[in-house]
Amino acid sequence: MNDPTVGPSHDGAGPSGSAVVIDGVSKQFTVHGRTSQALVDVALDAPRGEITSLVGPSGCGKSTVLNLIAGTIEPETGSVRHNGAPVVAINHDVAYLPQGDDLFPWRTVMDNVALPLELRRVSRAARHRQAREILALFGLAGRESSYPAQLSGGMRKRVQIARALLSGVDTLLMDEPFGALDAQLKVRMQIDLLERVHRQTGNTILFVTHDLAEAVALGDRVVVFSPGPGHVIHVENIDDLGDRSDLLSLTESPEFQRHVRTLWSLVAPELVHRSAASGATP
Ligand SMILES: Nc1ncnc2c1ncn2[C@@H]1O[C@H](COP(=O)(O)OP(=O)(O)OP(=O)(O)O)[C@@H](O)[C@H]1O
Repeated sequence: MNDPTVGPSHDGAGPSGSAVVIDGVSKQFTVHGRTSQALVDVALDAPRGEITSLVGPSGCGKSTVLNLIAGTIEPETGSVRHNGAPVVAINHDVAYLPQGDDLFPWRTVMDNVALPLELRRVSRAARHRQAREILALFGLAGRESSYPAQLSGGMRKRVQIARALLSGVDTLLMDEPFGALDAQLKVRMQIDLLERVHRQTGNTILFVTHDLAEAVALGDRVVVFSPGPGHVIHVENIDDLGDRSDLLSLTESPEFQRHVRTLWSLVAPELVHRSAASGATP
């Protein structure tokens, strides 16, 4: 599908506020002599201070896009720019939260969260003060001396996000941040992300999700990828939902449901056709 909104609208230098601009990017992987194409001619644009959700079928290359922005891999063709500069090596100006958790099991919660400050040689007293403040904000006061294995999945995810915020960068890349959480905790974490991470800091966030309702509830825009090799087939602008602080009511609004349905029709058209025939909603 051709969509007039697809493709970078800015040059990456930032005057119109793009934090990330990807243009004409193709990426392939060669494993044991076999080459497979992950991305073809991808163009996308993540406005500064906004949340961009990335959705698409499994294997379409969503994580690969985050890896390109993080600079852990390089494209064969095209360019990736962050804050106006080409990404040509590991990008230390983004915080990357991979799927699962990457906390150091031998470090306490305090020492995990304070790690970015430790790397910047901030004094022990100052980094512990900042870490304590941010842990309290995320409801983890009193858990500073715990080890990751002693925490629930939701707590570990909050520790990861707290650590990302202390890294002092303005762009967060999140790969299915709430995928493994139960439904109740997921909504709580989504509200945390909107309120504490996004509204209070103004960070740019790109996040990958399989949950189309989550993509709409959190995203200012949702970028839809084709099945692999992935390219961008649509950008859904989510600019008509009003106040998002009540996420549960939000999901009942006709506008919300219209966006989700549009995404379903792009990501899994066969399900939409089947459910239309049976009168069910996918
Ligand atoms: N490091 C790698 N080495 C080899 N192949 C890779 C590598 N990373 C990704 N791929 C391949 O690239 C394609 C896209 O993978 P990617 O993980 O980006 O997709 P995805 O959309 O994030 O998938 P999912 O939704 O299932 O997590 C897949 O075919 C995958 O096997």
